Amino acid sequence: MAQEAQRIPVAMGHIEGVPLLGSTCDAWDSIYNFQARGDDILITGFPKSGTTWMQEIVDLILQEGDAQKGRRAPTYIKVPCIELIPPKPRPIGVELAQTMKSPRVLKTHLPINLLPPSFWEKNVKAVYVARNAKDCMVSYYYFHKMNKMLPPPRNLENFFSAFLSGDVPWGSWFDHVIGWWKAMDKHQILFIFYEDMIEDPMREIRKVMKFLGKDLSDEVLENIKYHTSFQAMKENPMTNFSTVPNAVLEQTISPFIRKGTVGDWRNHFTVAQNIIFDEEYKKKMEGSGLNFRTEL
Ligand SMILES: Nc1ncnc2c1ncn2[C@@H]1O[C@H](COP(=O)(O)OS(=O)(=O)O)[C@@H](OP(=O)(O)O)[C@H]1O
Repeated sequence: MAQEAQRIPVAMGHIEGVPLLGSTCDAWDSIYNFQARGDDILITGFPKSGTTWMQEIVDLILQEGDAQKGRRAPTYIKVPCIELIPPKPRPIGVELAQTMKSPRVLKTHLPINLLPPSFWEKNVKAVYVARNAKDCMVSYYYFHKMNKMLPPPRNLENFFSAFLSGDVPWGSWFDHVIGWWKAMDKHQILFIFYEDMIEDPMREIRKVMKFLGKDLSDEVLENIKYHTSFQAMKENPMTNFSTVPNAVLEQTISPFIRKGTVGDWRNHFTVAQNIIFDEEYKKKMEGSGLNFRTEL
């Protein structure tokens, strides 16, 4: 509690009605005008959907399972988030991306209507990771507690309401998943569910491999599965964010690689909250054609 009380307030802003970090809004022109390349691979998803896990899977597919090469740099350097303005000395996303050799793997949490247009002009392949809203919300709550770049949450009850109304950084989970889901008609997007990755990682890794036009042996795929498992990523300093100072990510409050399960919301939601959530969910998701599993 004392640690959280000392936090410096975080400025927020809006772009086209979507709440984003103030630093992102200030740099918006350079972010929106970012120049994608035809062979970029974009990893996307609402925050806390398992995008870091996907980054490591995609990187290891490109490295043909060579875990040593996978450890060449922290995941946030290998795969920059284009809209992020991290605290110095970390380079800002768009600038880091410009210095990278092709093929680049890039990350964004932006809703589809805010994606820099050059990604579609260049017909870039995107892997969208979708996670059920209840677990996403719980994970995001803990992330707000430990990440000093985000506004500190008052309590879970308060965060619950903010999440449902889309008043959290990167906006509404509902708009995000529906927007990207519908865009699959027009663009090269592979939609992967976090719950499917937990259920059968090999099956999902294979889908990603095929989407990227690669052909790797079962042995290599097993190796990728092993090195991208929850435990391996939790222990690997290049994936567990231990390279980021405590002043930014306070992992004693909550580790970045936290729990990695389906259904943790059951340990947090009250019966009443669950009813409210389900009612709101039905209203917002009806007719979307999207089905999420909240337990396995
Ligand atoms: N390998 C592996 N297996 C299973 N789960 C994993 C893995 N790596 C990360 N995670 C979990 O993914 C959650 C973080 O999501 P993101 O990486 O999208 O977060 S971020 O928005 O980019 O900060 C966060 O979920 P929670 O544990 O529920 O908080 C991470 O623990």
